[in-house]
Amino acid sequence: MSENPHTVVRGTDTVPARPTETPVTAVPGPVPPTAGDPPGVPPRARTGITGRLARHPLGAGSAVLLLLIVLAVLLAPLLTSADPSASSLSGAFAHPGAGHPLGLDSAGRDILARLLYGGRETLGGAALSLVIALVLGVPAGLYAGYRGGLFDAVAGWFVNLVMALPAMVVLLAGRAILGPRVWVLMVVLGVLVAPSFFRLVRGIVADVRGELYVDAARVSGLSDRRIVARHVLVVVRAPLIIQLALVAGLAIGLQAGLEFLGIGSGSSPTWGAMLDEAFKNIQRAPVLMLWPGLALGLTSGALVLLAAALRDVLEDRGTTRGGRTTKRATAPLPEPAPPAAPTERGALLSLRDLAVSYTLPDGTTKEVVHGIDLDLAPGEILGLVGESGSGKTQTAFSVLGILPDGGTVTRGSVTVAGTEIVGLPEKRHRALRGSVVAYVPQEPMSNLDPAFTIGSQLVEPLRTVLGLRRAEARTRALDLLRAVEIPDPERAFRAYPHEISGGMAQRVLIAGAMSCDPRLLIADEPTTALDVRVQAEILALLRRLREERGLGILLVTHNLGVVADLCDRVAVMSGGRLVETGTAEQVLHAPRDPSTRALLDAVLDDVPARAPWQPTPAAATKDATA
Ligand SMILES: Nc1ncnc2c1ncn2[C@@H]1O[C@H](COP(=O)(O)OP(=O)(O)OP(=O)(O)O)[C@@H](O)[C@H]1O
Repeated sequence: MSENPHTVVRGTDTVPARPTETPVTAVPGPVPPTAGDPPGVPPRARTGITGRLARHPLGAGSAVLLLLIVLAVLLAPLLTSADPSASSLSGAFAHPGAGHPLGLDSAGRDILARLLYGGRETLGGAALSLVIALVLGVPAGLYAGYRGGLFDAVAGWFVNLVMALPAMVVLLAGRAILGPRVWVLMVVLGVLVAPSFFRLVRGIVADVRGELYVDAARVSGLSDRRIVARHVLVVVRAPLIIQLALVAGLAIGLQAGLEFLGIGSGSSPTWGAMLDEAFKNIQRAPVLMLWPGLALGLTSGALVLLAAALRDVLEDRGTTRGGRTTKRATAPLPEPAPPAAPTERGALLSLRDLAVSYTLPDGTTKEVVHGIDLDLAPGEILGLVGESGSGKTQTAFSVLGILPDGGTVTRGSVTVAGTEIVGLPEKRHRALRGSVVAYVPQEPMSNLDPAFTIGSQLVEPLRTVLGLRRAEARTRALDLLRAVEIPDPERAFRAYPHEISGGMAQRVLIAGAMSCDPRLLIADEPTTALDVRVQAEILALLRRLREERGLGILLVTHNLGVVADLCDRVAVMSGGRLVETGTAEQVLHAPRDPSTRALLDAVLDDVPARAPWQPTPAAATKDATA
């Protein structure tokens, strides 16, 4: 809740006709309508991952090659009738010929049959390692990254320990203890590489957990499981796939290495064992190195290329193409919820002696909000103002129940529509968020998940919180977009966040906040990131929502111009305390507290505008000669 305390918006009661807010980016060129598009909806390019991979030359080539290798290995009995273990010493080192397309090895065994059957153990073993590593590493990484805490600390310690172990020594020890079976060694390898998956997933999830759009999803009432499935896994997906391909290559290489060193089982034909045998006869028949070498090289190379292609494909999430902008339609929002039963304190929101404290790393406690009393009636807009660090955000987050780690409400009471929030179990608090109290954050763009279209981000809470079916949720989301005056809602519904303007993103967030008919809206600097004209529109929109729906709004802001324009009452905070409350007129015209006067003094709107900068003659000459 910072930035631009001097921007003042006044006189927005009569908002001019909607200005030219940047429309959804239109990509020129006709795009044929896709099957399934409802009538009137602009056509859109819709291709899945497979389609995009098919158009990626390296991706398609490597995928086809891998597929052929896997198919050949699986269909070995159909491709060759030779027994991979049957030897005929008289035919040792025989050249390719009828019945033996690749010839015979040093023991007179069919090379093609050994390659095909050997691939089963090599690829199967690598797949087993991957499954073990995924099963152990990914869920643990997700949990540790998302939740942190003791599990994260213990898992981190354990992972460091496993990673410090020399893999080859552990594999040799595993072989000695568990026996020389390839599958057992691959299980051990899976355990050894699981920490790399853990670290990868944990790191990404810990980053994403702090993203504003994850907070926004939490505030909109989604459960942790839903947030992880929807917003977190999608971020992990691409790096995980790349890691998978790399680890598959590593597993194949390590297994071949063990066999090559003669440490494998030796009983079954694997590519590594073939390489070992060929190496022993390199002087006599160097060509024997070629086939297992080719199989290993092609498989590992294809895996790496496929990983790179998949990364490209997953990162390019497609584009939304649209046609003309249709006429703006403003629809009324759904019927407002019935008015709240009057609470004991007669308010929609009521804070009594609210104190918030943080536990610092050195173990001490720091109180940042020192016991404040505040009431907000239904249909009222209350401005919570104060200098930076005065405790506005902590107060708002206490109401939403989303104080950051280490922060707790240490004293007092917070009731929202009659429900005591302090000490409320998280599950019940989550049920209130979105449906009773909603939140509009300050940075609209950061609060939208870049991986999903606007429509899907609106539909999700409607389905999970209100239990609507997909089609109903879609209709409702479009109504909401219309209600917040988005031109061409259908197109915005299909757009990704990067394809809309900041003003439109803020409208989308307001639509999202209104989606479950809340009674209280907490708006955190909702206009800070917007230009003055769009600010005025957003304020007019909030005013309209209040008038139509009796919505109570707690507006957290630095901007006294916004307060003058929109708020009925103002509460001023300073140093974690409430220093002054009153009607907007009282507080702005006759401030009693010195910190309120300081805030008002900081407003520059009465200062004459500075003349545009002009280069001095000396500077102009210098520039010209430079
Ligand atoms: N995670 C934290 N750990 C410790 N102290 C914190 C933490 N977050 C905030 N604080 C402290 O709480 C106090 C109030 O912060 P808050 O974010 O509520 O201020 P604010 O009025 O919203 O400021 P701004 O308008 O700049 O966002 C500040 O002194 C800040 O240093």
